[in-house]
Amino acid sequence: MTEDQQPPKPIAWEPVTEPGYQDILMHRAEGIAKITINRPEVRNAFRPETVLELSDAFRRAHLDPQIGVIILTGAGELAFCSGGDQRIRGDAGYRDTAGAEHLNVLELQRQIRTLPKPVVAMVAGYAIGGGHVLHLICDLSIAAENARFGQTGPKVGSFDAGFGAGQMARTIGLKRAKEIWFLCRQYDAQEALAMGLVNTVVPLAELEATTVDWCRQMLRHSPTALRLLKAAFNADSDGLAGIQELAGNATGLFYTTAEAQEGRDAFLEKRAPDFGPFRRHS
Ligand SMILES: CC(C)(COP(=O)(O)OP(=O)(O)OC[C@H]1O[C@@H](n2cnc3c(N)ncnc32)[C@H](O)[C@@H]1OP(=O)(O)O)[C@@H](O)C(=O)NCCC(=O)NCCSC(=O)CCC(=O)c1ccccc1C(=O)O
Repeated sequence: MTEDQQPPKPIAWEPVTEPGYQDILMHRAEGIAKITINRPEVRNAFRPETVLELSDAFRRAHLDPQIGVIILTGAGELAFCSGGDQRIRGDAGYRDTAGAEHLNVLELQRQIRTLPKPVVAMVAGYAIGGGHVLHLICDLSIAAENARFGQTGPKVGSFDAGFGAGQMARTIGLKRAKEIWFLCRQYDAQEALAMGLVNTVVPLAELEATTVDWCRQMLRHSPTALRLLKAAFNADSDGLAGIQELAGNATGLFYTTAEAQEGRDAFLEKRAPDFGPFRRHS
């Protein structure tokens, strides 16, 4: 239910047909972009091309001034994402169609983490392995009652010791994060909720309506406040890169002031800048 207890209004998704993706779908409506991994035959496992397409779709949603919130999900009800496609795993990474081997989901993780708009994982079915890390890296996770979560790395000869370990420990605590990685068990949606791995659990039939409702609520809030908060949540753990992210936001805001514009205008008008009106003592 929405805040005023009315049933939520259905959303009319419009497909984004350019540039014509193979492995993903992109839709938009009401300021929300929905990006769907569309490989249900392998429980939405990703290959390098999937990751490149996801990255392109996120970049488009980032740059689109009409979009304020992004949903990441998987096609069908059985899986959000089952991680790297083990069928095309080579000896040094995941093979693209040209034969080069990649671990390119790491770049996508950084992109989602630093993208200055909220990203919501909408999880039905399995979120496993690298697919589990993808939901973890999203800002919020909304799970259907059939969702199942877990890492398999140590079972299948892989691990994500970057955000996959560190972000998980920050989210649910060190002991739980180590349990998930060391034991490779699966956890149902209620267990995930109890450990703070997801924000809420809803019946599968209500998953999209609830996710859209949460997105609509965020869209009513100040985009700049959300942007700065997201950067702030990263800043302490990201070191100088985190400070760069926060500072970049400060520079962007400064550019909107008359003080910064006086510097630009003076240069273009080939005169000395007059910053006198902008001095202050506190
Ligand atoms: C997800 C399951 C638990 C689902 O189980 P179930 O519902 O019973 O379905 P299945 O019958 O098992 O699967 C149906 C069908 O899908 C195929 N499939 C499932 N997952 C994958 C996969 N990941 N790759 C390829 N194919 C997959 C399965 O074989 C079936 O096909 P059929 O032809 O019908 O037989 C279960 O399927 C499962 O456990 N899947 C494997 C999960 C897994 O281990 N994933 C890999 C983890 S490692 C990883 O993701 C690392 C990649 C990574 O992100 C990374 C890490 C660190 C640095 C860099 C990187 C990077 O960039 O890649």
